[in-house]
Order: sequence, then structure tokens, then C-alpha cells
Amino acid sequence: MSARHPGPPAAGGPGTLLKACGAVSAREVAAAAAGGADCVGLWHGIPGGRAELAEHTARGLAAEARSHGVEPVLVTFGDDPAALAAAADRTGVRWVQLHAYQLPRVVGGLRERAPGAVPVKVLHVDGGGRCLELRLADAYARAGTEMFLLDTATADGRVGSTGQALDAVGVLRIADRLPRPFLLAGGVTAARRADYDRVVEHPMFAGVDVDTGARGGDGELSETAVTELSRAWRTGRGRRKERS
Ligand SMILES: O=C(O)c1ccccc1N[C@@H]1O[C@H](COP(=O)(O)O)[C@@H](O)[C@H]1O
Repeated sequence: MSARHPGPPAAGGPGTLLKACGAVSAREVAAAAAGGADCVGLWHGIPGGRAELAEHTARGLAAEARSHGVEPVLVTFGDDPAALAAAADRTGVRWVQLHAYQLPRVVGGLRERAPGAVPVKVLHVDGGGRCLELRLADAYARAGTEMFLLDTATADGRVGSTGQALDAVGVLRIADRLPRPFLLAGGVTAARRADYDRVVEHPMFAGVDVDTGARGGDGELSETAVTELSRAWRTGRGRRKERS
């Protein structure tokens, strides 16, 4: 994990990780950094993805992120451990977010080939709070997963940037069974912070990962939006519910 965040932060406090996802330009990386993001997601290996980056672009933006003191995270659907390790090496990115339905052996294979990699495994949660991959959580941890990320899977099978929020009760039920800290994703906004008081207080809560809610009216990652997220999620304990 990054030097700034060696372990799970105190619940809802200033140590809460904030990851802004899907940067495609140095300007977006700088905006996320200026807003207070700790991590920025760079898509590589998401065929057809609107924020998919060529390897050399991901490498450049990773260096840009680091120059701002922000940890770059490679976000990928890839499931070939050798290719993932090579991509991490060539882009110079340590954190690898496996955003598809990769099995524990993919995590293990990545760690074998790239011992310095920090695998983040996404667990997909449906509208009823069900998470099919939950039964694999211990196996993911044994394979070397350092952090989980809970994200929405829609009824029609869409994953990633759904903009749809997870139900807090379902999140808590899953969090109780996780052997590693987790980031919350799925339609995260500043206003929705008030719905997650108990989630933020959970000992395994590490922070939030935001794509849609970190963007301005022009669709780009925005310093203002990230600043609002940072204020809400890092200091927002017990706030009254805001109107969205
Ligand atoms: O946005 C996508 O289509 C996507 C594709 C593949 C992997 C991840 C993707 N998006 C990620 O989904 C979460 C939550 O996004 P949101 O805040 O609900 O919009 C985030 O990690 C996005 O980068």
C-alpha cells in the first residue's frame, strides 16, 4: 500500500482513502490531486472502455500522479497474471484493481510474478445485497489481495461506473465477512455520505472509490467535485441527510 496509507484508516476520519477513477489526461490527474484524492484510477485492459488508456499513456499518467503525491491504480478486466504483471511493471504502477470476475489464482499469479504489486479485488454486489464472490473472499486474501472494493452489479449485468449506490445494510453484512479492508464504490457522492454512517464506522472500511460523482459538468474529473467528496467522507460522521 502507499506510504501515505499503510493500513486501514480510522473510521471516517482524515485517513479515509479517496480514489478518483478513470483519468485520461494530466489535467484530470491534477484536478483529482488538487481536490485531495489519494489514488487515481487508470484504466488499462478494459476493451472498449471510455477511459481505456494505451500502455504508454498509463505510464505517463502514473508518473504524473506520483509527481502530485497520488498513488496510481491500474484498473483492469485482465485475467492473465503474466500480462498483468508485465503491465504493472511497464507502467510503473503497483496497485492493480481487478474489476472483473477474476479468480483467486489470478491474484496469486500476479503476486508471484510481481511481489511488489498491491492487488485490489472488486466484489460485485447486486441490488439485493448479494455478492456471489463473497465465498471466495478468504481465498482472495490468501492469494495476496490487500484490499477489496465493493461495487454495484446491475440487474442486467453491468459492472463499473453504474452510478448506482449500494444499500448500506447489504454492505455491512458483506463487510463483516471480509478478511481485508474495503473501499466502497457505486454511485458514491458527497450527499450520499449520510446514508453510510455505520459503514464508515466499520473496522474494515478503508475509503471510497468514485468515478461518476467525481466529475464536473464537462464530464472530466473535477477539483471541486473531489473536494466536496473529500469534505463529506473525511469529516462527515453523523451528518444530517442532505438533499440530492
Ligand atoms: O465505468 C466503467 O464502465 C468501468 C469499466 C470497467 C471497470 C470499472 C469501471 N468503472 C468503475 O466503477 C466504479 C464505480 O463507479 P461510479 O462511481 O459508480 O461511477 C469506479 O471504480 C469506476 O472507475
